[in-house]
Amino acid sequence: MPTILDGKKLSQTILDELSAEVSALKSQGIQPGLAVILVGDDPASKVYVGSKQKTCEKIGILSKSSILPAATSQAELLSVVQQYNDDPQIHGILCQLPLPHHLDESEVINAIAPQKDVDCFHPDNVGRVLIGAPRFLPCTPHGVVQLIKRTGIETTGKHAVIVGRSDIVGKPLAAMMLQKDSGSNMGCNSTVTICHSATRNLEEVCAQADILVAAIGKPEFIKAHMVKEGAVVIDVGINRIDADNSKGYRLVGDVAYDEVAPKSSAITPVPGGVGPMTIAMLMYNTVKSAKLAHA
Ligand SMILES: Nc1nc(=O)c2c([nH]1)NC[C@@H]1CN(c3ccc(C(=O)N[C@@H](CCC(=O)O)C(=O)O)cc3)C=[N+]21
Repeated sequence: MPTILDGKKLSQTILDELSAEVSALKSQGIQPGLAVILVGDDPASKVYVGSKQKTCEKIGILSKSSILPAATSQAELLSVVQQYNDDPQIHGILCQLPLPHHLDESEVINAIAPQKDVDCFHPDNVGRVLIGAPRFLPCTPHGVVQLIKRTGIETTGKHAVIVGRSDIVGKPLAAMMLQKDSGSNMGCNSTVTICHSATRNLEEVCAQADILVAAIGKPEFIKAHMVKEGAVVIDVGINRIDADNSKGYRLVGDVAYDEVAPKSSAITPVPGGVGPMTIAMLMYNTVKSAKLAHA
């Protein structure tokens, strides 16, 4: 049976490390602070924002939040961003995506001070990741690489196939896995292929992966025949499927877990895999930002 890459457990280890670091910073009079902005009332977004605030509280990070109505104008949203840019107690600003359709996401991302862009979505920070000179690492890709590396999985020379070309997961993860491994930069020194909706022979390409990452947002898209025997399988997908339970839904990943797990050497569960790692790496960036601000 495969190694289960337990993101819930590893994220807790990382949060414990950060908690100690926050205590040490506080004794120097520095408290890291995170501002979360949520526009509208998407139920899943509310859950994520709530769990980010709870995690801040647990490890001693100051958290501020702005919960804005769905009808908020672009100018109002930009002024909230500006207020946090100017707030010396705040080291990280996260504007929960997606935004309601009348709002311009890229203008909002561009308005966040790059020094406070703990999502690593600002073009300055994205470019830095691409050239191997990161300020921050993007939270979900960083979580994926932490899970792989801290489990002792070798990445050098391995063929990583990433399914999905999003700006927040597929593209930056490809840059990180491609990067030369310098010991602490989260580079993986892998050979990287990115697949997407126009890829020919996608199933055959996936089946060549030593490390297969699914980040497409399609429930159980990756089936057993698309996975090489012994591959490492990372499932970034978190899809809500209607279900006959008290919540009215259940979570499934982009991987058909039950049929893929027996073929894999290691696999992430959903929930309890990449999701909790994303939040831990957001906290990591917030602490890092506070340290940079006071360096
Ligand atoms: N500016 C911005 N930054 C983000 O980082 C961001 C965002 N917008 N928009 C939405 C996505 C999604 N995301 C998740 C984080 C944690 C879990 C997580 O912890 N999931 C739990 C389950 C949670 C549940 O029960 O729904 C798990 O996988 O075990 C999921 C999803 C961050 N995102």
